[in-house]
Amino acid sequence: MKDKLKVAIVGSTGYGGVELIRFLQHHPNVEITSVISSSTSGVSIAEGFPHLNTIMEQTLDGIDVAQMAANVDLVFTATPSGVSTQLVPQLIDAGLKVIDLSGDFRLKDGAEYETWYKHAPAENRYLEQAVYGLSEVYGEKVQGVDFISNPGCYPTATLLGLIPAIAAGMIDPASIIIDAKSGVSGAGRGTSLTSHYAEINENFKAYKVNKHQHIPEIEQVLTDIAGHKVTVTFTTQLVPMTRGIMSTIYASLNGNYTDQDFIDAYNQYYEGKPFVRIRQAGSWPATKEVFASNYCDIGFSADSRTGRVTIFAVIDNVVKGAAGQAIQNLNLMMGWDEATGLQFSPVYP
Ligand SMILES: NC(=O)C1=CN([C@@H]2O[C@H](COP(=O)(O)OP(=O)(O)OC[C@H]3O[C@@H](n4cnc5c(N)ncnc54)[C@H](OP(=O)(O)O)[C@@H]3O)[C@@H](O)[C@H]2O)C=CC1
Ligand SMILES: CC(=O)N[C@@H](CCC(=O)OP(=O)(O)O)C(=O)O
Repeated sequence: MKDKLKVAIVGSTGYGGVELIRFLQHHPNVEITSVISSSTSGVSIAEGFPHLNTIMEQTLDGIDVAQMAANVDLVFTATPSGVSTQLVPQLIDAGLKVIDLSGDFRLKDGAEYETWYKHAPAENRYLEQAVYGLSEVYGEKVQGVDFISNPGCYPTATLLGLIPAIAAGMIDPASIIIDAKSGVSGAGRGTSLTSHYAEINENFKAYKVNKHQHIPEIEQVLTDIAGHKVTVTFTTQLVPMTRGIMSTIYASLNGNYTDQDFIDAYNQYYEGKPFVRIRQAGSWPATKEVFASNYCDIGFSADSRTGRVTIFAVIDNVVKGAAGQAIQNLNLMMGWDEATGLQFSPVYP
C-alpha cells in the first residue's frame, strides 16, 4: 500500500483546525500525525472538543518546528494573521510543505498587507513563493508547489461569483458593488464582544466598512483577471447564524445579457469543477444549501430594465471558505482528484 501523506495541523483548536480534522480523518491519502496547540499540550483534543470523543483522541502537541520536520510532510497553519507571518517561513525553511489558512501570504505587496492587516509583512521571498489557492481559478498553478496561501472566506464566494462574468466581458468591472454577509464562526473561536450571543442574536451589523482586509485580496485577483486595475465597493455584515456566507454582487451589464447567458457562461467556465454549482434561471442559492459542504452555489438575475445584474454566491465559510478549500488545494498540489475526502452532501435542514 502507498504511504499516506503525514500532516500536522497548527491551530487545531480553532474552527478552521477542527474542520480540517473532520475532513482529513476520512481522507484516504492522509494521516493526521500531529494536532498542535500553542496554548494547551499533553491533553487529548477530545477533552476540549467532546464531539470528537472516541473519534479523535490524539494528544495535542506544542509547536516544535524540528519535530514537525522530522515527522510530517506537510503542515496546515490555521493560525491568526500575524502568527502565520512568523511561523510559516520557519516551516518552509525546514523543508516542509505548507498550506496557510491566514491572510498573511495572500497579498503580493507587503506594504499593502501592512496597510490593511496592521502587521509587519513576511519577507518578500515568502510572499513571492506563496501560490494563491483559489482552486477553481488557479488550480493549475497550485499543482506540484510546496506552499499555498488559502484564500479568505469572503473573497472565495465573491471571486467565484464574479470571475467568469469579468473574464467573458459581460460586466463593467468599474461598477462592482459587493454586499457580503457572514455567520459568526467567520470571526474564529476567540471570544470577543462582537460574537457575544447577546450582541449577535436577532441582530444585523455592518463592520469594517471600506476597511476590510479582504478588499485588497479581491481587487488583486480581479485586476489579474481583467488585465487592468479594478477597485470594488465591498461591505461586510455579520448575521445571526453560525456558518455561511452570502455574497450579493451588483454590476452594470456590458450588453443585453439574460440570466441564461450568465448560466451558460458560468457553466462553461466551471466545467469539470465539482464544487461550483450554477442555479437555473429564477432560482437563487441560500446558505443552508451549502451548509457544512465544500460547494459554492451561484445564481443570477440580469435586469434589462436597470442594465444591471445581481449575482448571488454562497459558501460555508469554514469549509469552502477555509478548511475544505485547503484540502481541495492539497489534492491539487499532490496531483490527486481534487474532490478526494470532500465528497459530502450539505447538511440539510
Ligand atoms: N473561521 C473562518 O471562517 C475562516 C478563517 N480563516 C483564517 O484561518 C485562520 C484560523 O481561523 P479560525 O480557525 O477561525 O480561528 P480561531 O480563532 O478559531 O483559531 C485560531 C487558532 O490559532 C491558534 N493560535 C492562536 N495564537 C497562536 C499563536 N501565537 N501561535 C500558534 N497558534 C496560535 C489557536 O489555538 P491555540 O491557542 O490552541 O494555539 C487557535 O486554535 C485565521 O487566520 C483566519 O483568519 C480564513 C477563512 C475563513
Ligand atoms: C465574520 C467575521 O468576522 N469574519 C472575519 C473573516 C476573517 C478571516 O477569515 O480572515 P482572513 O481571511 O483575513 O484570514 C472578518 O470579517 O474579519
